[in-house]
Amino acid sequence: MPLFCASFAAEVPLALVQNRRNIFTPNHVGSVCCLFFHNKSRPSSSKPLVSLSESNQTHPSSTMETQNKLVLTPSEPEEYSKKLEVAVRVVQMACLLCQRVQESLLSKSDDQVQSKDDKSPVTIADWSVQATVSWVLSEFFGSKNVSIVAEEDIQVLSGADAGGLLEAVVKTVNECLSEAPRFGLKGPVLALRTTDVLEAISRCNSTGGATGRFWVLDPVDGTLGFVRGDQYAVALALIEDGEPVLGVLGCPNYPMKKEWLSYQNGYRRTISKLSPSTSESGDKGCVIYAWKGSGKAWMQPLLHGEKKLVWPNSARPIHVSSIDNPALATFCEPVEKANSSHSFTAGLAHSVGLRNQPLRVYSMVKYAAIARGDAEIFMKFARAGYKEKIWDHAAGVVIIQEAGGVVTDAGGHPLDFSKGIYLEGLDRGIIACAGAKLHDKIIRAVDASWGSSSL
Ligand SMILES: Nc1ncnc2c1ncn2[C@@H]1O[C@H](COP(=O)(O)OS(=O)(=O)O)[C@@H](OP(=O)(O)O)[C@H]1O
Ligand SMILES: [Mg+2]
Ligand SMILES: [Mg+2]
Ligand SMILES: [Mg+2]
Repeated sequence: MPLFCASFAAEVPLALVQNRRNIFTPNHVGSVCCLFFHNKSRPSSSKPLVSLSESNQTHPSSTMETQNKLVLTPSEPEEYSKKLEVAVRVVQMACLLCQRVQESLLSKSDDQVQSKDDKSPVTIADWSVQATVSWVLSEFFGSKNVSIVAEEDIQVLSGADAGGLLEAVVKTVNECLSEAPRFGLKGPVLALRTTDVLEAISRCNSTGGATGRFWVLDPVDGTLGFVRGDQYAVALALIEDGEPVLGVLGCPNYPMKKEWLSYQNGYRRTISKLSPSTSESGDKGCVIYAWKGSGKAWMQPLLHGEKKLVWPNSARPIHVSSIDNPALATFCEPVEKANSSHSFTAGLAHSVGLRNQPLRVYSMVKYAAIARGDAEIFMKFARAGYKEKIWDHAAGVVIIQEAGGVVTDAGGHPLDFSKGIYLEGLDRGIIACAGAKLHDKIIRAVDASWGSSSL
């Protein structure tokens, strides 16, 4: 029985435009910027609410090869639109990078997976994505203006025996950045040196906080899924005064149409079944994004394979499921028992009347599944003493909320992104639901069963 079975809204195609340098640049920004300026007084439409006009002006210090000038409503600063635009483009690039590294990991027998101090896995992809995103954001916005909280550091890479690993990261980063023009971004004039790459990774050393703006990056969320050839996500969010205001989730193995996802059979089988024969470039993955306050979230296909720039220019609105009957609802949770108590959620499921098998998926693809309406509930109850990190949740929270869902801790309070790198004060666990009715039921069930749990 397929676990994913809802249908999607019709695709919203947008045309490509050609600029004066003969580089195809996307006007997909239309599909992005609509997120900021959704206005209840506007006529309702499934199309992104933005108009574009061509201009000869290019941001003088920008790395973005665009000559599309956005026509924005006066209420929002134009810099917000640029942030989301750059974020979506760089996440697209990062997803391609990850796909290549994952293929290589799966096809080679040599061990390319490293262990960090806490024994968690890390790969060339984690460091390479962090370096790439850091470099692009710094180039585009100016390194002085960019503050990034991210998962990885250079500790392992700086080890005496890490020369080969570091070389592989530098090569992977340069390969990825050389494709920047396909995504409407400028890459470096000269290939990055080892020191540049290390610098880009280490620059992501912000510790967050309650004031100002900072980016939050999980370069590969669900690294375990990644190394197993399964689901993972590239997650980038912008936090402003302690609240996530922008979220982008790149899901390279989560197809636009979930009917193509045969989860029980293992993802590798799905890839090999689909990849040679598919015609749509976005068949294998998707990128989902949202902007706080827009009341909308969007999904576009993942680009891959083509030599020349073929920007998808299609974004479709996504929305949470309308199912509020527990008997029809599906809940998702981490794959590993070590990351979330399966026995506690099984008890909750029973008491609330959930009948479907849990959907166990690696990474923030779980948040994507709720936002797309593929499942109704996400629950995570980590062991006592584990502190959730902001990069594991920030992008997913804003996307689910804008797609119409609810995300809180088990006490019903919003997740607090203002206290540094951890979700300090988190009450017991995380509960995300398609709607308030299901959410209330779960919260009440947690209260009723917490005392007798061993958590
Ligand atoms: N002990 C423990 N408890 C709870 N959570 C933990 C724990 N250890 C790690 N992590 C974080 O979980 C992130 C992966 O979450 P997933 O939902 O993908 O988990 S699972 O692999 O599906 O079980 C994972 O993110 P990545 O490191 O980016 O993969 C970690 O940040
Ligand atoms: Mg990790
Ligand atoms: Mg993570
Ligand atoms: Mg990670």
